[in-house]
Amino acid sequence: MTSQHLTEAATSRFVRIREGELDLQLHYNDCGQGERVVVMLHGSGPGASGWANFNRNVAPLVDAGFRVILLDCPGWSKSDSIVCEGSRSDLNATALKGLLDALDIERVDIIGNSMGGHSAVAFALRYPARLGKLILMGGGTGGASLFTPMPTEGIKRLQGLYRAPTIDNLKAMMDIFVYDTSDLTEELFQARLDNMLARRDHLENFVKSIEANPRQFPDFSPRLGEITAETLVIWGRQDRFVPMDTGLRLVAGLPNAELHLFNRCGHWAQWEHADKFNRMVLDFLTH
Ligand SMILES: O=C(O)CCC(=O)/C=C/C=C(\O)C(=O)O
Repeated sequence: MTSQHLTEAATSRFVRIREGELDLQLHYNDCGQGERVVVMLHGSGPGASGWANFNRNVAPLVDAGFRVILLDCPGWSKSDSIVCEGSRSDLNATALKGLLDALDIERVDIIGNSMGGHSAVAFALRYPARLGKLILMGGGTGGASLFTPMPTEGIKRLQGLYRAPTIDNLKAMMDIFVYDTSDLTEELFQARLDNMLARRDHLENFVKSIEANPRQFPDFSPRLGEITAETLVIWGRQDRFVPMDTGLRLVAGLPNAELHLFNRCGHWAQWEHADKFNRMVLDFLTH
């Protein structure tokens, strides 16, 4: 498959996983046929999915010969819904392990966005032999910020949107999601709203989850030194969801990490600065 044939519908797949306490149907997109596999893990916003988060980033990797798998985490998009009362980072890591076993894939590189970054770090700690390189963007660990009161304004708007999924609340969240809002079209808002409203069970279960455990994403700082994978940390300087000093904490703790900070960039570096992001990712993965 070349990138010409990369549509959501053409790459959409389902799999049943039974892994640990999980017995779930998961949805994923399977793109390209390379031997080397890159998994992309999306963030936790309402209506997020692998395809919604990474649609600007798949084609360059497929054209470079990678197989790219976009996992919809449990509780998002077309995957089964779930109430998570413990660590969602670990739950997603377990789901990814189940997916890789079902697809008979031994080792992957992971690109994680926000919650996807937290989940990638959980995967690195639990299944180190299954991981090649790690790219963490706007996420990687929960925990407090030195400079920004928690929850951040972005997370407050995100949770408000889960509780009241209206177009006005969606726009209020997206308004501080990116640095430059001029690229946010009515079409994008509508697609995101449709995704959200298609699965009210996901919205309700997310609210039940944070009520049962407000700290869905644990602080992995004390364990970062255990991760030997080469890691590229990418952050937006104006990230109003997960503040950039979280990125500094990651590079302070991860022994093989480097950091790139995009200026004029919010929480979605892979989308706002897609061309440069894609070049950096390819360079990092191939050298
Ligand atoms: O609470 C956290 O630390 C993670 C927040 C998060 O994952 C937000 C992500 C939002 C998106 O990437 C999205 O909605 O697309």
